[in-house]
Amino acid sequence: VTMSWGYKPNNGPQKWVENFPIADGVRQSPIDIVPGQASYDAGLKPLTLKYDPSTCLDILNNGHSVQVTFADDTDSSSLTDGPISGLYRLKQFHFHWGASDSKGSEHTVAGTKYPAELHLVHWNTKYTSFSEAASKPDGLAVVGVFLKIGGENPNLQKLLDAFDTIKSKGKQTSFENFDPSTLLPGCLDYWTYDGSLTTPPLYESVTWIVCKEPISTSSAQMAKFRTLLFSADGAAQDCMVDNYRPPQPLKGRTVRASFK
Ligand SMILES: COc1ccc(/C(C)=C/C(=O)O)cc1
Ligand SMILES: [Zn+2]
Repeated sequence: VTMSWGYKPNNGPQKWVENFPIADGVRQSPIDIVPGQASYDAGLKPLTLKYDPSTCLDILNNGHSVQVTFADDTDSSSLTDGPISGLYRLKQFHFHWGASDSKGSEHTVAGTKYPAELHLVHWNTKYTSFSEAASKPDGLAVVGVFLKIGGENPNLQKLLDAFDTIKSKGKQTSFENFDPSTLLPGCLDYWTYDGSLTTPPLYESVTWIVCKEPISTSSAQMAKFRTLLFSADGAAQDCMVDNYRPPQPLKGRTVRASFK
């Protein structure tokens, strides 16, 4: 039976190019962000993130990450301004994390790995749907937020409390009235660059917006992420850890900073 992509030596990031040749493309993500090499752009606007908790639908273990999905049939949860033009609707958010607190983020900052990274995925409403937008060069805008070990995060805990019911691949449960803005840092300074999805199909369709300021999580909360499984019910238990793609070549791209 053919194995689908994953994060193990036999199906992981080093192998994705075999089925997804764009893995070696010119605008792949994530990247190592080197603050000293980013260009401050005074023309970059502050981010406008307006999220309506009533659009929150459910929480899912999709076999690669834990994902919270939103109703995107109206503009009520949206991203505008920042480096983008027009309005992008929130579709879902998910995380990437490590087997230990020493790794887990996809983007790195001057080589520094964070224990986890949150991705808030938005699609450009110049297109008719997320699926249509997902493959267009200006189709998606993903806000990345680093997690660092500090005090316990009570907003994150609301998600973690649902994990026991979605332990294995394919499990999903209703998850309502969650406000994703409670997972944003106080300061919304950001770096931005043109990139891609970080999982197959690796489409080069993402305007990346990576927040400089991390949010906090505790070591115990990180341990809770590691209780999730890549594997389905009944299969050998395979802990969901190290579900991150390492940094990819910059290939001449410029990283802009919204701050001095
Ligand atoms: C059309 O299929 C898709 C599959 C995955 C994704 C995302 C949003 C991947 C990622 O988060 O890296 C988009 C479309
Ligand atoms: Zn992601």
